Amino acid sequence: MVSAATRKNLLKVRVMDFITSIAILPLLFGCVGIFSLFKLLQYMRMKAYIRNAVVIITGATSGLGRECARVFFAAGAKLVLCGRNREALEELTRELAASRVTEVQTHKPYIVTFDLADPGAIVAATSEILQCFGYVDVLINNAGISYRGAIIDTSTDVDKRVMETNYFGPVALTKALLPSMIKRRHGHIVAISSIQGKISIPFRSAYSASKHATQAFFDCLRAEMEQYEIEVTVISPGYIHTNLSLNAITADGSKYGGEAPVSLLFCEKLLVSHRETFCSYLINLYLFIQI
Ligand SMILES: NC(=O)C1=CN([C@@H]2O[C@H](COP(=O)(O)OP(=O)(O)OC[C@H]3O[C@@H](n4cnc5c(N)ncnc54)[C@H](OP(=O)(O)O)[C@@H]3O)[C@@H](O)[C@H]2O)C=CC1
Ligand SMILES: CCCCCCCCCCCCCCCC(=O)OCC(=O)COP(=O)(O)O
Repeated sequence: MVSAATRKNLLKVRVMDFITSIAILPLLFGCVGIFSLFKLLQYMRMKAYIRNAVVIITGATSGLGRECARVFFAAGAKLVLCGRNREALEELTRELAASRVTEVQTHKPYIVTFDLADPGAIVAATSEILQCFGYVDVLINNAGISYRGAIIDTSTDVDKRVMETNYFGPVALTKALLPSMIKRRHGHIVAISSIQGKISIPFRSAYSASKHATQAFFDCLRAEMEQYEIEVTVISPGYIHTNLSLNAITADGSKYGGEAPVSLLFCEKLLVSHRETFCSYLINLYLFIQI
C-alpha cells in the first residue's frame, strides 16, 4: 500500500521529469545559440580591429610571416612588410595586389628592408617604418632563425648570432616603436616565440635560449605596458613546415640546408634534458597532495 506522502513525492518526480524533458532541448539550443553569437561577435570585433590597422610584420618573405601578410592584407590592414630580401617582398606585394579581395578595401603594402642582427640598421628602419603611415597599431615580431648543433661544438659567435636575430633585434625594434605607441596610448605587440620558449630541446641550445629570453622579455613588457593600454602577446607554436629548418645555422655558423628526422638519440636526450623539470613536477604534485 503506497502512502499519500509517497504518492505526492512520486507525482513531484513525474512533474520534474516532464519539465526536464521539455526544457532540455530549448536549453541546449539556447546554449549553442549564445555560444555561436559570442563567436560571431568575437569574429566581427577581430575583423573591425584589423581593418585599416597599421600592421608591421618582420620576416614577411617566407613561412609564417608571408602567411600573416596574406591574411592581414585580405582583412584590410595597412601593411609594412619587413625582411632582408627586397625582391622577395616585392614579389609578395605583387601577389597580394593580384589576389581578389572583394569584401573589404585593401591597401598597398610598404616594404622596409633591414637586418635584425644589425643594431645600427634597426634605428634607421624604425624611422622608415613610422614614415609609412605615421603610426603603428600592431607590431608582429616574427622573423627568426633556427640553429642545430651540440653545445660543445658551437662557437659563442653562433650563439650571439642567433640571439641577435631572435632576441636583441626584436627587442630593439620593439623599444624603438614603443614611444609612438605610448604617445597614442594604443598598440599591440606580438612576439612569435615557440614551444621551445618554454621547453628546451637538446642540440637547439641557442634557439631555445633565444625563445626563453623572448618569452621572459615580452612577459615583463606586458606588465609594464598595461598602464598605457598597450597589449603584448607571446605566441608559442609547435612545428610548422616552413623554411626555418633549411635556413638553420649549425655549430660553425654554416647553413644547415636539410631536414633531419627526429632520431632516437634526440628523444633520449630530450628526456634527460627534462628530467629535472619532470622530477620537480612530481615533487610539487606530491607536496600538493600531502598539503
Ligand atoms: N616553423 C616552425 O616550426 C616554427 C617557427 N617558429 C617561429 O616563427 C617565426 C617564423 O619562422 P618561419 O616562418 O617558420 O621561418 P622562415 O625561415 O620561413 O622565415 C623566417 C623569416 O625571418 C626572416 N629573417 C631571418 N633572419 C633575419 C634577419 N637577420 N633579419 C631580418 N629578417 C630575418 C627571414 O627573412 P629573409 O628573407 O631575410 O631571410 C624570413 O622571412 C620564427 O621566429 C620562428 O622561430 C616558432 C615555432 C615553430
Ligand atoms: C618527461 C619529459 C617531458 C618532455 C616533454 C618534451 C616535449 C617536447 C616537445 C617538443 C616540441 C617542439 C616544438 C618546436 C617548435 C619550434 O620552434 O619549431 C621550430 C624549430 O624547432 C626549428 O626547426 P628545426 O627543425 O631546425 O629544429
